[in-house]
Amino acid sequence: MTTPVTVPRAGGSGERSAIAAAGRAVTKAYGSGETRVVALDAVDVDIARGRFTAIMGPSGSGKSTLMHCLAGLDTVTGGRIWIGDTEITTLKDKKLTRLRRDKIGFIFQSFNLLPTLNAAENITLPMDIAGRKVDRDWLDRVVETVGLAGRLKHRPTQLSGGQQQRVAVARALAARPEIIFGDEPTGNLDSRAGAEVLGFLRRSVDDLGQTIVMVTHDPVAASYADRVLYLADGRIVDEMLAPTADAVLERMLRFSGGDPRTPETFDGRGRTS
Ligand SMILES: Nc1ncnc2c1ncn2[C@@H]1O[C@H](COP(=O)(O)OP(=O)(O)OP(=O)(O)O)[C@@H](O)[C@H]1O
Repeated sequence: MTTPVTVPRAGGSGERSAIAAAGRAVTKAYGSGETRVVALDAVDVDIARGRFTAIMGPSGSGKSTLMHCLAGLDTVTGGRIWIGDTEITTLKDKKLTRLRRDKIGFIFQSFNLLPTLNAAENITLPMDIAGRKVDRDWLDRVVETVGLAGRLKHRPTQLSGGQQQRVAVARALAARPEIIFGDEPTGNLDSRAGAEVLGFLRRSVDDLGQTIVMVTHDPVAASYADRVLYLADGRIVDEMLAPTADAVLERMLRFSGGDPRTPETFDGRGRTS
C-alpha cells in the first residue's frame, strides 16, 4: 500500500489520513484516432477529509468524468486513484464493487429512491443488501441532521422533491462512508429545496465529519463548499477556498472572457442552464 500524499492535516480526523481521496496523473481518454477525446488530462487532486469540495467548470470540461473515476465508477486510461489508503486503480472488479459499497456514498440528481419502500427503508436499503448491521444511534443522528424525523414512514411519492433528496442524503450518510460523491445533487430542486439540501450536506460535514465531493454548475451551491476546484479541458486550472456565490460567479465569468453566455448560459439568479 502506498500513501499518495503528505499534506497538512485538515484537522479533526484523529489518526486517519487527512486525505479521503487522491488522484495522480489521472488521465481518461475516450475513442481513438481522430475521434479521441481526452476528458481528463493528467489530473492531480487531493480531497481533504471532513471537508466539502465542489467541482466546477464549463460543460464538457471533465467534471463528471473526474467524479466517476474518483468514485471507481469508471476506469482510467492512466494514472492512480486512492480512496483513503486503498489504491482503487489496481483493484479487481469484485473488490472494487465491495469498496464502493462499503466506503462510498452517492447522491444523484434524480433521487434514485425505490417507490415501494418508505423513507426509513430506503435509507437502510444499501446496508440491508450488504447484510450490515444498522447503527441505530447513528441513524437517529443522521435522520435528525437531515430533518426527516417526522417523515420516515412516508413513501417517496408522499414526499416533496427536497424531502426525497434528503432521504437520498440520509441513505448516503447512514452507512458512514469514507466519502460521498454528489452529481449535481440539487440540479432537480427549486432554489428553496436546493438550499435546504445543501444546508444538510453542510451540516453533515460540520457536525458528522463527513467528506463530500459535489459536481455543480451553480455558484450558490458551490458557496456551501469549503473549496471549489475548477476544471477546464480536462485539467484543474484553479481553486478557491471559502467561496462565496459572487466570487464563484465572477470567477466563472472571467473564465468565459466576461461573456455570461459562454461557456454556459446563466439565468437571472446566477445559476447555469
Ligand atoms: N462515454 C463517452 N464517450 C465519448 N466521449 C465522452 C464520454 N463521456 C464523456 N465524454 C467526453 O469527455 C469530455 C468530458 O465529459 P464530462 O461529461 O466529464 O464533462 P462535464 O464537465 O461533466 O460536462 P457537463 O457539465 O456538460 O455534464 C467531453 O468532451 C465529453 O464529450
